[in-house]
This record gives sequence, C-alpha cells and structure tokens, in this order.
Amino acid sequence: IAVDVLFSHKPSYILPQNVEGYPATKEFLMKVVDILLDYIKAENDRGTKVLEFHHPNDLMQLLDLELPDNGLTLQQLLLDCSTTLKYQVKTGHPHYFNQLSCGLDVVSMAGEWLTATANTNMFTYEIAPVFILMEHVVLEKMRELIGWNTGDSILAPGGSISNLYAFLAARHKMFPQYKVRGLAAVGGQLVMFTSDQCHYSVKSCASVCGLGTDNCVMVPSDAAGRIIPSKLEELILERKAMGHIPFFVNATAGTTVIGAFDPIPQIADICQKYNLWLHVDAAWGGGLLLSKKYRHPRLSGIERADSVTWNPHKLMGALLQCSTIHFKEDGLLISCNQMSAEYLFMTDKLYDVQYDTGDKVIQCGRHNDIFKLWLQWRAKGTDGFEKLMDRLMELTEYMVKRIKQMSDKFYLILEPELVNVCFWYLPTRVRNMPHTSEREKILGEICPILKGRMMQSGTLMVGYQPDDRRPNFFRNIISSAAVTEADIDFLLAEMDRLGHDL
Ligand SMILES: O=C(O)c1cc(=O)cc(C(=O)O)o1
Repeated sequence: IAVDVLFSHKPSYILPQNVEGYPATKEFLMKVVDILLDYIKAENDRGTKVLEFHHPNDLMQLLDLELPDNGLTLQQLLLDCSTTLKYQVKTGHPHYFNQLSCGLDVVSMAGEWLTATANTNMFTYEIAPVFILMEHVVLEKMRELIGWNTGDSILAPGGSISNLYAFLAARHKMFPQYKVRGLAAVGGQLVMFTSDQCHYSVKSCASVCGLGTDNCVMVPSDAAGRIIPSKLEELILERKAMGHIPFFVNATAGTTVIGAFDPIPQIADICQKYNLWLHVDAAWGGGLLLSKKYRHPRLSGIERADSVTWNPHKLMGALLQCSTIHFKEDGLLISCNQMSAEYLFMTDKLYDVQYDTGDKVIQCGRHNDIFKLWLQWRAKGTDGFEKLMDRLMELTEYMVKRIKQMSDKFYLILEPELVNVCFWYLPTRVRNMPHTSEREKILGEICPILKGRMMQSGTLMVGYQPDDRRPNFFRNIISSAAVTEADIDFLLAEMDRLGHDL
C-alpha cells in the first residue's frame, strides 16, 4: 500500500469500520510502534535530555490540542503521537530520580500493550477469565510474602484508594451495621491514628469517610521519622478519656519523603492491647518484602497487620498504576463493599461466582492492572525481583558513600532506611559556614532555583520538598532498574555544575 494513500485516509479506512482494513490497520499500528520504539531508544540514551521544559502557556502554543469537528487523517494522528512524546518527561531516563516511581520496565510495558489490546473490564470472570485467575495467583503470592496463608486482596487504582479500602474494611469489621444504618450504627466519634510522616491519603480517609481530619491523630515521630509508640499509646488513652472510639492505626513502611519504617511490632502490641485495627501502608516500602537481606528489621512484624497496602508500581517497577491491598481475614472485603448489583453479579451463572471480584470494591469498572505485573514476575522470577531490590539498595548505599566523600558540596540529612537519599546541595559561598538553622534556611531557598536550572537544562530531575522539621531539601529516589553508579556520579557532578554559583 502506498504510504501516502494510506495516510491521506481517515480512521474509517482501518478496522473496525473498514472490514477490509487489516493491512491498513497493521501499517498504521506498526508506525505507532515505531514512534514508541524511538522514544524508548531515546529514553535509554544518556546523551538525550530527560525533559524539554516549557511553561504551560508556551507549551500550549507549541501544541495543537484542539478537538476538530471533522476527524483528522491517520498521518496527522501519527504526527500527534510524535509531538506528544516530544514534550513528555522521560520518566524512564537513567537521570530521572524525581518520584517514587521511576524507570520503564520493558516487559511490564509489553504487558500494558497487551492489556490495552485485550481492553476488558475486571469486574467479572466471564469477560476477564485469564486476568482474574492471574489476580488470584499473584495476590496469593504477595500475601504469602507478607506472611499470611489466608486472606483476600484486590488491586486498586493507586495507594490512596488501597488505604481507603483498608479503612472501610476496618470500620465494617468493628461496626458491620454501618453499611446499612450509617453513622447511627457507630454512636460515637471514631478516631484513627497515624504518624506525622505518613502519606496524606491516610488523613484523607478521615475526611472522605466522615471522621473529619480532627479525628485523624497525627502521632509524633522520632528523628529518624519513625512513629513513637509511647506517644501513640498516650494519644489513644487521651481520646478514650474523651469518650471517643479509637478503631484504626496506620503504620507506614517506607514514608514518602524520608523512607522511614515505623516499628510494626510495638505498634501491633498496642493495637492488640486496645483492640484496634492495624493497617500497614507499605505502598512504598513493600517491595523489600522480596529481599532476604533488607526485609528485616524494616518490615518485621508485618504479618501481624490486619491489612497491607503494597504498590508494585513503586519499587518493583511495574508500570503505573499497580496498587494492591491485602487483608488477613478472608470475606471481609466482599461483605464490606458488596452491593450485589443483579445486572452484573448474578448468582446463577454457570461458573463459581466467587471469581467475580468486582463486588469486593466500591468501583464498578476496574482497569486490568494485573497482567503487566504477572508478565513482569514471569520475566524476573521472585529471585529476579529480590536482586532488583538489593541492587536499588546497593545503589543507595553507593550514593550515600559518594555524598560523604564530597561532604564539602553535599550535606547528608540522615542515613536512609530505603532508597530515599535526603540531602542539601552546598553552593561554594556556604561551604565554610557552620551548619546552623541559618544555613539551612539558605540551602532551602536554593533548592527551587537549582531544581529550576535542572529542568531548564533538561539534564536531570531530582525532587525537593520541605518537611515538618526542616526547609526544602533534595530527596533523591533510586527506583529505576536503568540506574548505575555512573548515573549517581553524573547526578552529583551535574548538581554541582548547575548550582556551585548559587
Ligand atoms: O507512585 C508514585 O510515584 C508516588 C506516589 C506518591 O504518593 C508520592 C510520590 C512521590 O513523592 O514521588 O510518588
């Protein structure tokens, strides 16, 4: 088929509108794949930029995003694909360290391509038989890694919703009548507890589920960012004395900013003592369950939790999104959320309807987030995932060593427990200043400027943020399988090149 003939046509020329359209469809899709392959090649080439930054108004001028009355040609759609990727941040680039999810696992991406092609919903076995069985197998394996040989799990659209499902199940466990009678069934003020370092989605549960954030008690953490158990107990007793009903404690396994692990055994003891639900938000740190070398002491005691959030799209490198929520008690999830919609969850089907997992969640339509994880697990093996976890931690140790060797240019804020390396960059003019809160203030002001220079140069992306006890500081995340020691060396040299005169 002559290319111009093919591409002067509209999409009606390919399947499904044109039943003779397979050759044209193949031609079009192969060209889309070429565009994707060019992007993957560029993303893995250290000579390319991580990003080509433009301010929103400028980028809008560079793009043609308008929605036409009449459809465009296939050629234009291909151009649209290329232009889109031209201005996208290369999150798989070896010099991209900006978020908890970095990297591009090619097998997981191939899984996502198949997922898109299969284009099915995950609410019933009847339309997603293979994927439902894969969920069954993968989630059971993950519960085993947590330390359970029972229970139930589901995938959710991100860690925030996974945490919400834990909250809902906990409340249902303590007040099963809530589902039918609402707040009247509780008859008092529910209170939840979490550390002041936790992910904001925990606090959001209090708002979304009617506790009010006043009743999400933020428990102080220590210098390492770990919850202080004695403070937790103190605050539980304080709320009980006020006639409130403590019912839920969240322990974070890998906090978002500094990567701290709350001491699960001590928290579990307190939960046992006061009959509280223990949720472990291991969205970020859960991947270390795969590592014999690093699992303990960070995740010791996790098997005592009632629920665990674990996001394979973070440390394990599954493609976004892939979040799992696990419950020790089987049957709780379905009894909490089941609405038995009779148009979908008929009980007189020809197969065992326990495989219709849709009724376990408050969503109806649910994206297939399992295939890309299952295929990746087939590719790596459990041992391969362990090697990846150990490699990411090894690279983190390398970065800490290099920062200490270059202590005139970098100030390590604390020893990392995970792959979050938190530090300040020291421009020339502050190198002889004593490290006081005055200097920290200056260093905090430098972060956004240096980050801006990174983005304008397009050569590097490292995140910064303040936290509850210090001004802006850089938080480097190593969660991409593409990263090597040389990339860490590049990162440090590039920050110095861009920032020495600040
Ligand atoms: O899935 C992620 O990549 C992610 C989720 C967060 O909540 C926070 C961050 C982050 O702070 O980088 O990343």
